[in-house]
Amino acid sequence: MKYVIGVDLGTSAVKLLLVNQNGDVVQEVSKDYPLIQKKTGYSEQNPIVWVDQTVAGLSDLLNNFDGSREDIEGISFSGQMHGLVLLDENNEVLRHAILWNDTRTTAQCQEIYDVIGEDRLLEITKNPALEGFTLPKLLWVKEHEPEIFAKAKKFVLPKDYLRYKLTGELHMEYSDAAGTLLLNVSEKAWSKEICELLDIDTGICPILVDSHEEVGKITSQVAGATGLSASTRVFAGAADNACGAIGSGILADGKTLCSIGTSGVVLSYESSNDKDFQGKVHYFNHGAPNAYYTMGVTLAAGYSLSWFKDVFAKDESFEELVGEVGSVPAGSNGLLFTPYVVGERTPHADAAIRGSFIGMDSSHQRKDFVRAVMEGITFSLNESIAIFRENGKNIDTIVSTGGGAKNENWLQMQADIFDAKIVKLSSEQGPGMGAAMLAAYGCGWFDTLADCADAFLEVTREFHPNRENVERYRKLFGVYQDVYGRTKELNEKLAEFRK
Ligand SMILES: Nc1ncnc2c1ncn2[C@@H]1O[C@H](COP(=O)(O)OP(=O)(O)O)[C@@H](O)[C@H]1O
Ligand SMILES: O=C(CO)[C@@H](O)[C@H](O)COP(=O)(O)O
Repeated sequence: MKYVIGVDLGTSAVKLLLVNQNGDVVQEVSKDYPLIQKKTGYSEQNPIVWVDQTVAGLSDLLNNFDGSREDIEGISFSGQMHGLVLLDENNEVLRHAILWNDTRTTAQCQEIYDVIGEDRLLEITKNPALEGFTLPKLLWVKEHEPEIFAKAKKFVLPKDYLRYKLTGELHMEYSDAAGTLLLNVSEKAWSKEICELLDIDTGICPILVDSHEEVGKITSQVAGATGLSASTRVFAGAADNACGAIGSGILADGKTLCSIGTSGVVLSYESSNDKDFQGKVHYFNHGAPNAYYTMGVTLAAGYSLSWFKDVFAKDESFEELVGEVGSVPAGSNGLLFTPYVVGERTPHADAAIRGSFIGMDSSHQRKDFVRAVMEGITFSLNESIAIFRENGKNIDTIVSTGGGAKNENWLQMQADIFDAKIVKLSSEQGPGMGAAMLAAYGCGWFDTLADCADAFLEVTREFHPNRENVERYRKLFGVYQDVYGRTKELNEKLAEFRK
């Protein structure tokens, strides 16, 4: 039997899947790492820790593998998007990576609009200037850490750095490059115009490759440290959301994905590169050849629940925390939560907004709060679905993945709030599976990624909307949508009191 490995370099952990030629996940290993948050709005990680934890995870995986290591034919990667990793002339890391959920760059987003112009930026990159994207981070370092910027010879994204340390070869691929705000998305080329206007040397941009392209082999040093064979073929991989789409079979028009990980995402396949969503949702290159996807993002989806758990139930597991929500009626007995604990992206690109519990009542118990958090996250994702529907997309079936898909009450809640059928696959680890599928396709096991999806992916359950709850949630969604406008100014006044 032959195998491939999918590595998902997430925000909370790196997750490794060993997958056989039938698509069975025969081993899963996870190694976590912390966020470094020195100030409100800051979010960083040490790239060296990503590499160390991946090597440790691969070593565990190989230790428990009883086949021949040569049978592991390929490895590929899914990575948290947008994070800025700056490298010097020897490809050594110059500072901690500034992550996708770091929102310190509001001024740099304005600078991009002032210099490039909002319409021109949208024409080239298909996306607006958002704090989470890579270009504003690059400009922040240029302005605030000029001595570091002067030494920077290349920038890459998180999984590109990891892949470089495993192979010695430095590349970036299109699906992740699309989230930098430096790529001409439809031409699939770095934008000289944006670089020149913002005084960025185009030499800092790495060579671009396709997601399924073979970029090298495992170095002998990494082979020694992990037990992998040095003949293991390494494929470029894709952005975590592009990989999540591949790993959930979102490979044709009309297919939609909802992923609740640290962030939350609603994503829809696009075969064309010329639709106009006016920058209301992201528009990126897919990891599947010559395809695209549109996507709305909730910055703190699973993160809102993990924040609540850390503050109020530190010693409990997620299973214990969410265990009682099934006994709370839809609408959490009148308690409503907005998940803006680190600001928001879709539909409100607003780094200053913060979350609220509205309607607290002395009869509320902890389980009402937990359900309200889950509902608030899901309402936020429903805002992206509403934008897709307003733009003519038909959304009646949604594949749900990520840590949030582990809980069946949450899956039913998604069916009721989205008013769509929710499909659960045998593995909720879409991005890791997508990475493994890119390696399987790259190794030539299948003619297309869609053939691979047919062979590898299995639907285990479906959740259908409950009409009574759909109506309750339709009313509550209107109230939810009102909260942003009514709390915006209050939050701006509170900003000076934050850490
Ligand atoms: N059993 C569970 N029930 C509900 N939600 C869960 C459960 N386990 C994890 N989660 C949610 O999933 C999130 C982690 O999702 P994951 O896809 O692993 O994240 P990432 O890829 O961003 O690291 C947690 O923050 C939590 O909110
Ligand atoms: O910023 C985005 C997408 O634009 C995030 O989706 C990141 O890509 C991180 O994802 P997770 O760690 O939540 O999977």
